[in-house]
Amino acid sequence: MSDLKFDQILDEYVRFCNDSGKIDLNLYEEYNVKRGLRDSNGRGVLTGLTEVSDVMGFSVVDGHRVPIPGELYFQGYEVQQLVQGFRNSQYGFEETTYLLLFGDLPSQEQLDCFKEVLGELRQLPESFNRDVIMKAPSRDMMNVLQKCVLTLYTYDPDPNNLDIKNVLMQCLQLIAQFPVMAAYGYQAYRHYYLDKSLVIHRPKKELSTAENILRLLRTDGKYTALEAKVLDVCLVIHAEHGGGNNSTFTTHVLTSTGTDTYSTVAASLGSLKGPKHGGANIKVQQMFDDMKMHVKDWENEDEISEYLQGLLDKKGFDHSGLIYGMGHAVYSESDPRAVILKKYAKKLSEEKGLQDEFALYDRVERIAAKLISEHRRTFKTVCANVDFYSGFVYTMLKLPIEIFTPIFAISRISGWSAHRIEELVNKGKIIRPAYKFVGHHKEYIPIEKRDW
Ligand SMILES: CC(=O)SCCNC(=O)CCNC(=O)[C@H](O)C(C)(C)COP(=O)(O)OP(=O)(O)OC[C@H]1O[C@@H](n2cnc3c(N)ncnc32)[C@H](O)[C@@H]1OP(=O)(O)O
Ligand SMILES: O=C([O-])CC(=O)C(=O)O
Repeated sequence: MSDLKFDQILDEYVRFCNDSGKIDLNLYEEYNVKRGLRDSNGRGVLTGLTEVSDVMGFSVVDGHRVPIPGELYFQGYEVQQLVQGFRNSQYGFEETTYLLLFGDLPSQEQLDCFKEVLGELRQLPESFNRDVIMKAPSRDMMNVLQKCVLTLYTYDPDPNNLDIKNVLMQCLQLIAQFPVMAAYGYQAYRHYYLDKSLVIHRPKKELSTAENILRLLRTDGKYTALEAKVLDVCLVIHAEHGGGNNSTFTTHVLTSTGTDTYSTVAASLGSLKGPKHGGANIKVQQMFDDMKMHVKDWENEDEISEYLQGLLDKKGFDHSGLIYGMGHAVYSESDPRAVILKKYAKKLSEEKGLQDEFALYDRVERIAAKLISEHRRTFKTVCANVDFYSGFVYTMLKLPIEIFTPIFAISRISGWSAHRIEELVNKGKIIRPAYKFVGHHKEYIPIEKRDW
């Protein structure tokens, strides 16, 4: 079959898909379908209970939901207090991971022991880098992580065993090894696709997760204490976000079938990669690059508004109609993580002489919130989410864009692990929502009688 013929056939198949898969939007209302598992106010349908974290965007006053500045609690501890409490430590992420997995903050002795455990598990299996990561390098580091996670299944002598001890061990190993797999994947990409020298440093047991990321990514392996501290804060705030966010819910969905840890984590990675979820941090960076090409005067709010309105009208950038880094399913007034990141972005931009760029982000945040509310007539205010400032912070830490979403994953694997274990401990029921059939039942027609 010629390429042209093949292409025409595919076009015909696409027409069939589009025509047969089109569902009348009115039917969702008619059958009271909770589209996107949300009620008519956009609130998530209650599908589970968790003690791991609490995500609050509203409070209830006299029976009415009232928007509040967003709050986030990990095992009961408010996230801004955690970040503040970790201010003199470079191991905030390790403390957070311990907290999420085991329910409370570690004592100094428990933390020292936990750091040692992660240090022991950090090294990849013998020849894994050569045989798996270097062998088929990818342009996408989330794809690298998925591939590595699925391959680790074959290295595990007991991959399907769901005993908590076994699953915990698998989770700890993944938590310890994600930074190494992502960094080596990036180094392979840099070498094979960008024609740069291949740089492979070994992780160091005594270093924190943040320090190891910086060491493994940088050619000279060097970083400052401030850089490691800022990255550690980023890891802390991305670590967990309730059971309902798409990638953690994916963890619950897969775990509820009784499948293995590697299948579960690979699926969650696939979810997090999406541009409406963790992948938004890359999109924000690309959107700002595009904006800088189109907006000549960064102080001209009319020019910025015009560019952003173009995005909402699907005329600019990726034509999705979205302003990335804005909006959230739960938060309306503010995302506490974006508030924290904004402070770091401001501080770093002052140190690096990038105040103009920070001011542009600040303006876009304000104008975009207003435009989205007007454009979509949403019932709630729209705010910057965690992905809005993170890429700007990473860029100031000289981290490459390819590694932005993997950093989210390196952190969120802790939350996924806590939810997987919680689901297993509680022997949850298989997750199985319903879909209403709105097609037509048909009589079988023999092929010689089909006249279409
Ligand atoms: C780690 C994270 O996952 S944080 C989120 C990262 N994602 C992004 O930044 C992508 C841009 N943002 C979005 O796509 C959305 O805000 C989401 C996916 C985060 C949340 O979506 P929802 O829960 O549907 O938000 P909400 O109910 O407040 O939205 C109401 C309306 O406003 C629209 N809207 C919300 N945010 C945006 C945005 N950033 N740009 C354009 N329109 C938006 C929604 O599409 C929806 O329109 P519709 O009724 O025509 O479908
Ligand atoms: O809660 C959500 O829907 C998305 C989010 O912010 C996260 O997972 O961090």
